[in-house]
Amino acid sequence: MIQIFNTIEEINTKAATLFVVSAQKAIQEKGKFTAVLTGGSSPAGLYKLLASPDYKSKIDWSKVYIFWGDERWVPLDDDRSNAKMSFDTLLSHVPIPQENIFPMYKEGVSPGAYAVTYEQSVKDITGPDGKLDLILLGLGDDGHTASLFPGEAVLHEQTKWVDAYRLESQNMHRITLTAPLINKAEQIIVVAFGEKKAPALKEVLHGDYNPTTYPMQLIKPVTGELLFLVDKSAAGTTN
Ligand SMILES: O=C(O)[C@H](O)[C@@H](O)[C@H](O)[C@H](O)COP(=O)(O)O
Repeated sequence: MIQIFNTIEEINTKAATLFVVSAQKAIQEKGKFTAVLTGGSSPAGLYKLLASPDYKSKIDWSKVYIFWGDERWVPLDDDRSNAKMSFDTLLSHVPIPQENIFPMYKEGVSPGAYAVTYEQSVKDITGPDGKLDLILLGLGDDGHTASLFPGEAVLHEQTKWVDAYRLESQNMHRITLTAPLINKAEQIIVVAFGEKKAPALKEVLHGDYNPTTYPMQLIKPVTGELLFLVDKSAAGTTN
């Protein structure tokens, strides 16, 4: 499903409200809430809103567990780090126990080895079914999501829940949740705004099924809900 908004602020308000509702429901039903944060630049405003008093006060952060959808394999203090962005805008501003936060990077470990460790961390928290409560995703201008980039072998991964590989186009290693794990989620929210997203979003939603070129098309929750929160520019309806 897609919801089109006039402004980024409206998108962030909707996404923050859905995050709070999902957290309250999961904590009430299971005593915990497992959330996956996305990187990139789009979610920064959402994370700052969640860290504001009106929203953060509505969540029992002691029962929240945070994972990432993907990461650039760079140190946690590197400005390219998705974890750094998330801490700077959200996680350093809410009372969440550090042991409940699972950065997708570890110094002195290979990305491939850490992918195995990370998968076990997900299993330890979610249980063997790997069902995460809420996954936030962004949409790359080229149609990628998380670190599921066009033409990469990881798009065809059906067994691993977490994988790592060298993304030659960016001269760096990436570590990412795979589509099979993402699609187990209860709720998946994609936040995308700006006219640069319009060509990819149009293909993802209305084009032929071509996930090798548009990896976002791999995201089809098995039992959960997929919601695109976009602005008119991204939806191509600015007229
Ligand atoms: O590591 C990353 O870059 C992100 O996880 C990536 O998947 C992001 O969500 C998209 O590239 C959109 O990025 P923007 O929000 O910056 O457009």
